[in-house]
Amino acid sequence: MATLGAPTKKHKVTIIGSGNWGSTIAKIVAENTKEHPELFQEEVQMWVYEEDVMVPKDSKHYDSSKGESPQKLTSIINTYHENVKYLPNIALPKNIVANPSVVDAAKGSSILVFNLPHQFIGRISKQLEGNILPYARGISCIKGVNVTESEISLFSEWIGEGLGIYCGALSGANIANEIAQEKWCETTIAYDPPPIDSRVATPTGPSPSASRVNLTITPADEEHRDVLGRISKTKLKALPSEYPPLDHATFKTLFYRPYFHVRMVSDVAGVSLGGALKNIVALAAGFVDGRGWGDNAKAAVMRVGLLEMVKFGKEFFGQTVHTGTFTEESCGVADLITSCSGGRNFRCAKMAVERGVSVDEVEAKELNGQKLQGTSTAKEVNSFLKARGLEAEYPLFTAVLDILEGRNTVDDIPALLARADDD
Ligand SMILES: NC(=O)c1ccc[n+]([C@@H]2O[C@H](COP(=O)([O-])OP(=O)(O)OC[C@H]3O[C@@H](n4cnc5c(N)ncnc54)[C@H](O)[C@@H]3O)[C@@H](O)[C@H]2O)c1
Ligand SMILES: O=P(O)(O)OC[C@H](O)CO
Repeated sequence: MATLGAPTKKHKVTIIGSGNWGSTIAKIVAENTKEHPELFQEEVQMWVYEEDVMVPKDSKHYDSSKGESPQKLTSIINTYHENVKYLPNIALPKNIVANPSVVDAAKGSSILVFNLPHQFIGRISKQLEGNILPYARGISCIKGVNVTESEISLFSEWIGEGLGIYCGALSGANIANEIAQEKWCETTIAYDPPPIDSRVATPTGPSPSASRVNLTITPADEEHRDVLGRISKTKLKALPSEYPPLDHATFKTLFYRPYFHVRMVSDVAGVSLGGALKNIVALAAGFVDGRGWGDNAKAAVMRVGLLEMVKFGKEFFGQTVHTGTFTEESCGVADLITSCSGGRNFRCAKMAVERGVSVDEVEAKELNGQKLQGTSTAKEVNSFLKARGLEAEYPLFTAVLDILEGRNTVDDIPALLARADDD
């Protein structure tokens, strides 16, 4: 019998996204919801962008009697417990349920884990507006930033503001295929919700939401202004007391595995920016490696890249960003190292230089539907810097876009970075 005041409800968890990383995180979470019935409902819903998929001939699930007929990806996942397209040859826990409706998957969930390529989050988030528990909490595993010429925001902020909830961030040196095989690594989770009845984090770009409260700005609201002068209009709703608390301990329990170690921090901006900006640097590392310049050149672009990542964080997210998040945590320097060693951005940029074709062509040919984040992030960050006349202050970020768009070549990198050293 439950004792007075003890939680009587369990958290339902939904994973929004089912790509290479989305499916891996679903595996981790589903293993933990099964192991911790005192906190979580065992079943984990996973929203799948529905598509018709052929089971590959070399898959153990290939059925020659079905021949070449494609099947729905949700049906394949729910039948074989494997995402044969985005995470092949990895057994998924049976308590993961693939669902093609994001609204249905998220219904009644108190924990929403956002894990999809950043170019798709806008449309999905829109569908969720007004259709989630008002006291839900989110974790964004998305590595990218939301940029317009006038604004920059973190996806954790943007999701939180759009849906009227608080959203933290998970990021680290985390190549999905290695983790899916249960090879040990670390990650960083930032979770720092403001007090109840306070504004949610910092506000974001133009994400109109039914759950926003129309507030008149008072002098007290000025305290909620962030470094870009934005004021949040969302108030955080309290989690009903029937649930176990949603704090660092609960989130650590949800994500920690013996092969996936978790450090909890509070610097949401630092964690999110590390994951987004390292993708630009990984392209540069791939460029110089593809050119055959070896490890010293790669280390040089990583050094400059790390400096630009910290500078960008400090310049546009001010006091909220800790330099130590970049230099001491998995989401910072460790992710930079792994991404510049074996990440998709690095590998595709390297192949593009070796073959003399564009990175986009390599992505389309080699990744079987997986998406690079570095090419779009390089463009988005550049448009934000250009609008402020700051391109020259970020020579590596700028060089990467100029190489992608053909205005410079890899051979120009040393001179472009040397010019910055002279300033
Ligand atoms: N893969 C990794 O090793 C890894 C590791 C850590 C973080 N991340 C980050 O996690 C996020 C998700 O990456 P991923 O590897 O799971 O994705 P992915 O690269 O495997 O992308 C494919 C996913 O995009 C979906 N998709 C395709 N078209 C779509 C559309 N029109 N609308 C909505 N969805 C569509 C597909 O269904 C599939 O789920 C990214 O921000 C990435 O940087 C990836
Ligand atoms: O394969 P990438 O380049 O998208 O990088 C994957 C992860 O972000 C590495 O931590």
